[in-house]
Amino acid sequence: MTGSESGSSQEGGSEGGFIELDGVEKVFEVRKKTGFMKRERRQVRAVDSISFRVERGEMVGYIGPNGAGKSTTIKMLTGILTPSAGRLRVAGIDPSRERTRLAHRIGVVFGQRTTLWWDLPLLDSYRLMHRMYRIPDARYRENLDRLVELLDLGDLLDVPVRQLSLGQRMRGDIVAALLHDPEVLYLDEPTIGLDVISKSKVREFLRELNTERGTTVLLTTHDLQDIEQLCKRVMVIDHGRLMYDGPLAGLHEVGESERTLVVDLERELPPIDAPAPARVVRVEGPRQWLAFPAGESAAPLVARIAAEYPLVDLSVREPDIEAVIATMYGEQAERAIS
Ligand SMILES: Nc1ncnc2c1ncn2[C@@H]1O[C@H](COP(=O)(O)OP(=O)(O)OP(=O)(O)O)[C@@H](O)[C@H]1O
Repeated sequence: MTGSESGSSQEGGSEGGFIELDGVEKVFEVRKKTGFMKRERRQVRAVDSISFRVERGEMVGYIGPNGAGKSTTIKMLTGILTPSAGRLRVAGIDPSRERTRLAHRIGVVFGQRTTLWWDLPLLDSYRLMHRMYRIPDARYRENLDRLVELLDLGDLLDVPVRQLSLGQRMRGDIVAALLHDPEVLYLDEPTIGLDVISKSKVREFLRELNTERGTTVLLTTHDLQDIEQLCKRVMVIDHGRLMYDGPLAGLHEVGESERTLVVDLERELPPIDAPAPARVVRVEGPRQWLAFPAGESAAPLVARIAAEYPLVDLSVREPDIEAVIATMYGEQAERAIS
């Protein structure tokens, strides 16, 4: 880590939000080849005047489609990137000015990349972090024992990181991010590519971390179930702008999103006669897909189908976050035009 230890902020972060952004922007200058010798300069506004506050101990989802500006925000919150404009504070610290000081108070997990040493056994990576963060010996040992037990990594400590499965590696990364007892944890796609069991282990652990230790968590994900199971509050970003900040249920209403009931019948049948607004959107042999509003319970629809059709199995699929946001964005664009 680089950065200056000097110029400490006098703010403690106890007043106002624990994480505070006021009109934060990040503009990248990109040079695009437009001809044999020609290059055009272009500006990409990755984060566009974002303001929000996160209180100490909150667990907040930060979601949006690809290229929305999520990673750029997290990089600014860790101090890796400096905002082009606006004011940003984490625990009263300006991240880009005091990155090293902040590093002792935050943990970061990037789902798509590991912070562990690829060729070293897990335990050696942890030993290096022990020294890097100058964690007192007793605290290191206590945290390591607790985290390894909670995340079920006891048998894997001597295994080189490259030999771990994705789920094991992710749990290994979470331990690494928490060894120094950070007050805030940023998670960028922590469940990406994980199987159902690993996902639920990671979610259960995060819930405990937040409720029992009061760690503030900011979570970016494409998996709405991560948010549903973990976060009371969700923020949606698209094209660098904050488009929604509130409870997940409200997001469904704003986005008028739909859930899907997947029905397996005993045999191929004509499309199910479902009560509006539910409707069949796809039929493949004995399997039928019915869309219904995400804000409504599936129970009456399930009961009716079970009573009237020869049913083998059914399951409910949550709305695709990209679709929810696409609807929201479409509505915004329409409002802007009209
Ligand atoms: N270093 C950079 N230089 C130029 N443009 C960048 C840079 N980093 C990000 N961008 C651009 O900024 C925008 C936001 O990118 P960002 O990675 O923050 O999105 P994201 O929401 O994290 O997306 P994803 O879900 O795909 O990771 C994109 O248009 C991206 O191409």
